[in-house]
Amino acid sequence: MDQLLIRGGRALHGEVAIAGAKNAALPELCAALLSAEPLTLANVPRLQDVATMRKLLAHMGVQAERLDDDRCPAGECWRLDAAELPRPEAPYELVKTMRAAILALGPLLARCGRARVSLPGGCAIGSRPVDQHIKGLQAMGATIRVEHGYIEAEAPAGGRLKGARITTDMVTVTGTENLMMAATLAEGTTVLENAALEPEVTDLAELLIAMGARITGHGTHRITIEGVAALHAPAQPHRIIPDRIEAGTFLCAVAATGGEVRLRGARAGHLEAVIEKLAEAGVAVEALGTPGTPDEALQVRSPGAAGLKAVGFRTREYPAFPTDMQAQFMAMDCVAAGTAVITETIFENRYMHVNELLRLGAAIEIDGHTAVVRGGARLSGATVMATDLRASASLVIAGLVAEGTTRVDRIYHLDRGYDRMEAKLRALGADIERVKAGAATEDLA
Ligand SMILES: CC(=O)N[C@H]1[C@@H](OP(=O)(O)OP(=O)(O)OC[C@H]2O[C@@H](n3ccc(=O)[nH]c3=O)[C@H](O)[C@@H]2O)O[C@H](CO)[C@@H](O)[C@@H]1O
Ligand SMILES: C=C(OP(=O)(O)O)C(=O)O
Repeated sequence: MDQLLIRGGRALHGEVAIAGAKNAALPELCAALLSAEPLTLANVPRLQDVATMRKLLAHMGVQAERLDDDRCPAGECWRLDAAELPRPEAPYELVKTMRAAILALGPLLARCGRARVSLPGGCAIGSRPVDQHIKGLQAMGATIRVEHGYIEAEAPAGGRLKGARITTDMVTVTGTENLMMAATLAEGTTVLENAALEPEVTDLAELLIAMGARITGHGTHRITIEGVAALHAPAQPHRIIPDRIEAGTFLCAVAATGGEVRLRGARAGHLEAVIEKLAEAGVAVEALGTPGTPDEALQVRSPGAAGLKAVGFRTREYPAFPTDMQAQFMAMDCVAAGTAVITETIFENRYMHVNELLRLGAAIEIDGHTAVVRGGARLSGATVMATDLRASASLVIAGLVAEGTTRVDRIYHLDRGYDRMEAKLRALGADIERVKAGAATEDLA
């Protein structure tokens, strides 16, 4: 099992390319299931979750081919052909490593009239039920049974879902995506109320429109989808939007270590709440290039821990502060001056990194959904364990500022959502390497 070995104390300088967004790539790979014609995606990030999703699609019968495309230096270009779908099912073995496999449910049901998808179960950050996905598909006429850990779904007689008005009990990102994809091939009009506003939902809607779907209102809380009989190959490869959470993670890393870095491809428009909080902390972030184009970039400059102020926030749905940035900001707050109050409102158990940060010398108290971070900690390297994707990223940030050597164990969590983070950080001047568990290091405490 791989680990990261970090010798802290170096400022970061230079340029880093931001990859395509994991949370856009995963639903967009599933969108290939909706059409018998091929779909080409560009700027596909090289991530473990993306590999798992390709494996899942291959299991269903999708042929995937990697194309050479020098337009995506930070990613890959993939052509997905779902002409035949002999096995419209997602087995537990794949779903247990990647919850986003639930995104196959809506497209499979809409295209094949039936689907069998393993229930994802809980995960480290919370129970994460999918009841809203199921409720929405039932409103569209599907018969759904949960048996032996699987969601067994069938479209109404005739094989086509029916348009419906669906109001989800809460704003759900993959719920909105699943129902929007299912509705593209339904008979009649679907209205999704309380829809998610996340840029990844909007990017998916734009891809579906390019495939011939009739969607309006994406980017608002009411999305209207007029079902069509079939979707087609888009005229152009669809370029996946840059990963705002990878960009945000690098912003926090530079904020904590100090230095100056250009984040190529990062979109300021997707990171407003994060950039505002960084400004409050004393970090300068400047938007460069033309908004919405690949030449967009962010330039971040930070005085380092000694010049930072700890900042509090509440995690909320987009466009407010993202839960996927909570752990990384907490790591930065640990070394900044003052006290920060953080409230996590999206997931009930997303403080798994706190005990590991405490092992590095942080001062944090948890009371229910609230964490009080007393800044100004002098972190010192230790062996810590990654428990989930963003918890891993926060431990890397803490390791970059800690005195001595930090060993981050179980980084398969990190590899789910970051493309060779250690290589990118090393290119910026960090002292970080990937080692096999058990590898000897003389400077480990
Ligand atoms: C692959 C992907 O895009 N993952 C993102 C997506 O996860 P995901 O789409 O799973 O998260 P949701 O937006 O659905 O979850 C929001 C809240 O609603 C609850 N809920 C959701 C659906 C449901 O049927 N029932 C229910 O109770 C969840 O438990 C959670 O408390 O959005 C999260 C919130 O921004 C991010 O942290 C994840 O990175
Ligand atoms: C929670 C996350 O992802 P997932 O929904 O895929 O678990 C994340 O990206 O931080």
